[in-house]
Amino acid sequence: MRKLFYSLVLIFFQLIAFGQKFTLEAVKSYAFPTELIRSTQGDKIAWAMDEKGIRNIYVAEAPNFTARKLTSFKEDDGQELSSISISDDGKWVLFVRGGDHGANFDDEKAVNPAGNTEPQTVRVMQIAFTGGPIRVISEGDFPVISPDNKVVAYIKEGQPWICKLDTNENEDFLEAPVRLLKTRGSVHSLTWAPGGKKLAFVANRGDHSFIGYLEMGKNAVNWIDPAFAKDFSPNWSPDGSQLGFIRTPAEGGSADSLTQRKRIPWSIRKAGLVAGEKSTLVWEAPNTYRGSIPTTHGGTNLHWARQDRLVFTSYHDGWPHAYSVAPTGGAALLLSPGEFMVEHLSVSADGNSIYFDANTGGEDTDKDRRHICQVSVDKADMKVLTPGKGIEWTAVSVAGGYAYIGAGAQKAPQLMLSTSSTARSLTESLIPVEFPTSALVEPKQVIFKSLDGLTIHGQIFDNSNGAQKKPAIIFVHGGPPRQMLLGWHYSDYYSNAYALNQYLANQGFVVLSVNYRLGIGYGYDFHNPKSAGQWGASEYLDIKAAGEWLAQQSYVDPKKIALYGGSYGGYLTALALARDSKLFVAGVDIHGVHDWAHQREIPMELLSGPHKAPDADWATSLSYRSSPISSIDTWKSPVLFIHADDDRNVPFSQSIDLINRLQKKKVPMETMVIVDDTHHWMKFSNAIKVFQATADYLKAQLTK
Ligand SMILES: CSCC[C@H](NC=O)C(=O)N[C@@H](C)C(=O)O
Repeated sequence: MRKLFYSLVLIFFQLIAFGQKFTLEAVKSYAFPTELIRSTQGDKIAWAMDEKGIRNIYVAEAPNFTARKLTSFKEDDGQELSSISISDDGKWVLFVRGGDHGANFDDEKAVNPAGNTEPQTVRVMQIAFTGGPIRVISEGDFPVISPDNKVVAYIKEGQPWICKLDTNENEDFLEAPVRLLKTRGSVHSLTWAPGGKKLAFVANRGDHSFIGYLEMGKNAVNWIDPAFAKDFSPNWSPDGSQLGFIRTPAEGGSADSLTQRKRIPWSIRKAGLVAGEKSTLVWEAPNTYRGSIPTTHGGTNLHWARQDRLVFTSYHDGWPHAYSVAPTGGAALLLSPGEFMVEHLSVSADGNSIYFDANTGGEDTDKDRRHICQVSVDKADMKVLTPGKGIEWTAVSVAGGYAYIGAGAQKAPQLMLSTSSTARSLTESLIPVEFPTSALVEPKQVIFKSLDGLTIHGQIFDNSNGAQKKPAIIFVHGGPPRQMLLGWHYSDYYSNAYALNQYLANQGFVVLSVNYRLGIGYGYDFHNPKSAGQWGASEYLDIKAAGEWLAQQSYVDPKKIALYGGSYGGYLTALALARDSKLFVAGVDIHGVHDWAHQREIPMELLSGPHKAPDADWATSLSYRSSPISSIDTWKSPVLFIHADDDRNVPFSQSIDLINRLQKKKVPMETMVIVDDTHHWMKFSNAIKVFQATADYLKAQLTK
């Protein structure tokens, strides 16, 4: 009977799978976990889940860690969830709802893609870990709960505020929030000292920044060794007696070359709390290009993990690696030796080890994956915890093991828990039945040479046996410091792209996702190439090489190669159509950069006048020639432009300007405007609209 039952169940699900239509909605229907955090003790975890645009917080707790939906938001209204934290006593969960925290500017401003007559603001919210009503504490962002569980500090209008979390026994009402401080500049990086009586912060004053701390109940700021510098990343020592921080030079002095690479020296320092005390050097990065402050995820990732060890990330050996150093100084211990990058890093609850994800492991293809690793803070005993053909990221230590987000080529991103070396999914039940897991192709790693000989990695999506010639589409990621992987991606923006690439492959196209230079995962020199971006667009060589490589493949019709990309990928799509319309027969440019002069990358004062950079004229010329607008005379191929007009990464005007220029040239084009959404398609239905239009346009152009 049992066998009969299971075979009937199997037939049922096979019928579903067979009957499933592989639509864009279906392949985009996965529930996407982000913002995974643990309680201080590691007995509780919380995360955000985006289910077709409906974002909620989920929690789980030891010993079973059964996932439980904590909030009950019901609309696809574009309001992201961020800054999730759990009070040390496990009673409260704090979070922020709203904004677009991946933006380059106005990231704390409300977003309103739903077109509400009254936009929702960016607000700090509170809910009991056990569930219940949500208390909206205030408009604000970046909340941090005090270790004594009494108050939450947060930022509002660039200043620190504080609010009680709970009523005391002899009070009836919660007190209103109060501003802790009014100081010049804008405050960020609020950090409670152990014990909850002191709060450190960074006061950003433009060309310099200071670290200060407030003692609760006192009304004067204590500044930590103020210098002509940019000080940031305050980290309390576990005993609360000292502050560790990062120092880089303040901005100013004679203008450097605009087009040449720059060294940005940095050091780790520490200071006691005696008024006027000078800080002392803990560790200084080598004054080399690779020794410049790291720009990969989390930057220096400074943590005072244990009283006797600080951990941090540095790029100085050519790869972003984890290091540790004694607070008394001395040599830094390399914790993750090897030719790979350490990306997302967290400290274990006991402070004795760190977890991180890295593109390393036993497989040849690991360079294009991420796996969870663990290493002691004082010994280079690194272990790869999740080897294999999956993709895993953002691990946190929990009671009896660790939690992380795991995915594969087909397996949609899920919250995973590994205890006693067995891993299980906490969110598999949230994957809708229409999600076409078994119909997804396994992208294949391809490696080819660029036009100047540089080695380039890519992923080929192809659901055929290669017997016939098919039209091909190149996907160009944005960033540009990004790396596409051999499976679902840790960024929602690139999991969107992965879903679209799977859909295009299912529609019968060969899709090549190309990891061009300027990207991460392949070392410092690949990430910081010469003459790239607005200073020569050398990365375009890799896009053209990808097109020419595809054209030589037996399974590709060389007359039917198109491309698409978003943001920086939109920029390179436009550059390809402008410069090589013979190779690229069509394209979709999603919120791309088209005129570097209007991307607000270089202060105007460096281009002329007394502060003019030594190579300003050369830079201006190079920047123009690296912009698609300079090559529109040779732009012949049809293009679809898509842009949202509340874009806070690439101004909407970048598309207006190029569209107007191309219309004068009568270049065949279609356009799509998304009102009041941002660079990150905060509203799910807008993402579906954009990706369906992209797929339909490419299909129309490649099958006519
Ligand atoms: C330097 S041009 C801006 C491109 C943009 N980068 C940051 O805003 C971009 O590509 N954004 C997304 C797609 C990304 O960061 O990956």
